[in-house]
Amino acid sequence: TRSTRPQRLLRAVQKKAIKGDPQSVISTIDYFCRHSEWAMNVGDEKGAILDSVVCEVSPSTALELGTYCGYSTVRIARLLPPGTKLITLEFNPDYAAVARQIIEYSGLQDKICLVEGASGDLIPKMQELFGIKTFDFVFLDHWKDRYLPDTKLLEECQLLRKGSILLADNVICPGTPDYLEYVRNSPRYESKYFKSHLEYTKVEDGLEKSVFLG
Ligand SMILES: CCCNc1ncnc2c1ncn2[C@@H]1O[C@H](/C=C/CNC(=O)c2cc(-c3ccc(F)cc3)cc(O)c2O)[C@H](C)[C@H]1O
Ligand SMILES: [Mg+2]
Repeated sequence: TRSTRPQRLLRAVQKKAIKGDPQSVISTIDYFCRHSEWAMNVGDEKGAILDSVVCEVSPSTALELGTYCGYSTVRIARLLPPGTKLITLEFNPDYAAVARQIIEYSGLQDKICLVEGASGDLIPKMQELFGIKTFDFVFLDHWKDRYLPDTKLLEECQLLRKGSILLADNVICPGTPDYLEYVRNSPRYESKYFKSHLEYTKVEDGLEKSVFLG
């Protein structure tokens, strides 16, 4: 049967990127998505905003919801200080398999823990599985109608502390209206919109950065 787009993206990385060089993996994926096949990675323009927030927060504990091919996983992990872990959740085994190979190719496997499963099942197990008390940073990039329920679940599981940062992709396109309304109107969050564009296009999109106030 015909290969999938993630498999073709992985093949491009294995063919063109420098093994052990995260930046070359990132650039190869961006080139592939611009010139061969569009894919729903956060991309280079929004990726630069992601980078700046990760550097500013310099998290000791970080969570990503929705690994997909691992593009943002590599982007985040390459900026983490030694000894810190990025936990990334992916419930589709085929995407998880591609992401594992892209993460391995980048050489960042020691900073990343990819867990196969649904966020709704795994978030309540973060303490028992990883000894995580709270997350300093959460990147939301999975199904858009799951951003709000998973944010409420993170609150209920006491996985957010005063100052925890949530960064959400696609708040305009495809859009996450219920999530935006919540973080922008809840007294428990201080929210800020970073205007940008849908990856590899001129369509407006952006990232919403929300600080949990406790
Ligand atoms: C119940 C499960 C929830 N828990 C879950 N737990 C674990 N993993 C989960 C969960 N829910 C989903 N996932 C995984 O995360 C990934 C899903 C990612 C979804 N991303 C988009 O839909 C999107 C679309 C566009 C877009 C824009 C314009 C267009 F024209 C077309 C597309 C752009 C973008 O930047 C986008 O991120 C992956 C495919 C999927 O298996
Ligand atoms: Mg996205």
